[in-house]
Amino acid sequence: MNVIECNQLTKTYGRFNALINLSFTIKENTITGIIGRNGAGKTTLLKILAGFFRETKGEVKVFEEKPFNSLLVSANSIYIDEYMNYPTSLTLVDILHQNSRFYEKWNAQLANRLFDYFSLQPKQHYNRLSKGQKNTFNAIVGLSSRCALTIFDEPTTGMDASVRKDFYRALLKDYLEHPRTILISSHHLDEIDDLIEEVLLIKNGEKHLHKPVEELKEYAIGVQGPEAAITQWTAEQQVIHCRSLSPGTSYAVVENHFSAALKAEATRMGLHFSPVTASDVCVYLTHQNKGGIDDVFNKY
Ligand SMILES: Nc1ncnc2c1ncn2[C@@H]1O[C@H](COP(=O)(O)OP(=O)(O)OP(=O)(O)O)[C@@H](O)[C@H]1O
Repeated sequence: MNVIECNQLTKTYGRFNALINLSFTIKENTITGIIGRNGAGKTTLLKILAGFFRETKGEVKVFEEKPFNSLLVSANSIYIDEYMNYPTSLTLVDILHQNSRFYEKWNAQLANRLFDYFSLQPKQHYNRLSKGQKNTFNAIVGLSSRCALTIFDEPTTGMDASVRKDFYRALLKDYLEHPRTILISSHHLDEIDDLIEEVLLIKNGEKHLHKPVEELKEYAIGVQGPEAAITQWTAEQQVIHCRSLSPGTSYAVVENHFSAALKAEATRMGLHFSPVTASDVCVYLTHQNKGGIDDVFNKY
């Protein structure tokens, strides 16, 4: 069953198109990474799915309903980001209690265990926590809600490396025992590529690709060697990235669907192949054609 169905979904802010004709579906009980650069439209999409924003055009269905103003969607989904708005008078333990009243599948035991593990103090107030502590607390709320649709928008902002690792491990362990549909937005696919099953890559408001992460790991291959040989060999290929490594030596990343004969030809030409991570593929595919940061300084 599809939990999410988007068909030609468009969202405009004034005259600006933040999302353009997005069409995709997300199956029940999967973990999907929503990947894209700053301003790509990840938060806009996730807030539409959570029912916070109304779409401008196209169709969006969550649990077969339009999410905006839907009680069904709000009772069965949770949206977690770094700007959670809790009443300042409530302590952390009060907030957990209030959440337990709202979310039918809330698991208090999990909430309490994670709360202790991450050394949060019951009487603390949310607005006095550090950025990393706030996001750790938010993550606990997101996990403990066990909502059928759980949305984490950049959940690890401000968390130190070990808390990030623990959070992703906790998420995976709880998901395996209690499968649900989870969306996680991130700029860093490398951090979550062991966790997610699918990648939805957004570039400038448009869907760039939606694939199983295992396919993305095989999507491209790196090839390195003399510049002239690289230019000749890649002429017929889909090149997604190319750079000079040193004078006379180049590195190119090409889509991984060429014949064995062509691969043998490359070896004869003195070219060497290397794997390209799914994360690097996303970086190359979403690169803006503006040269590199060095070019900014070269003008002076
Ligand atoms: N309320 C708004 N009014 C006008 N433009 C907006 C508004 N919210 C977002 N935008 C614009 O829409 C685009 C997408 O923003 P969005 O926050 O969805 O991106 P994002 O992929 O989540 O970015 P980041 O990774 O930086 O959080 C951006 O260009 C942003 O400036």
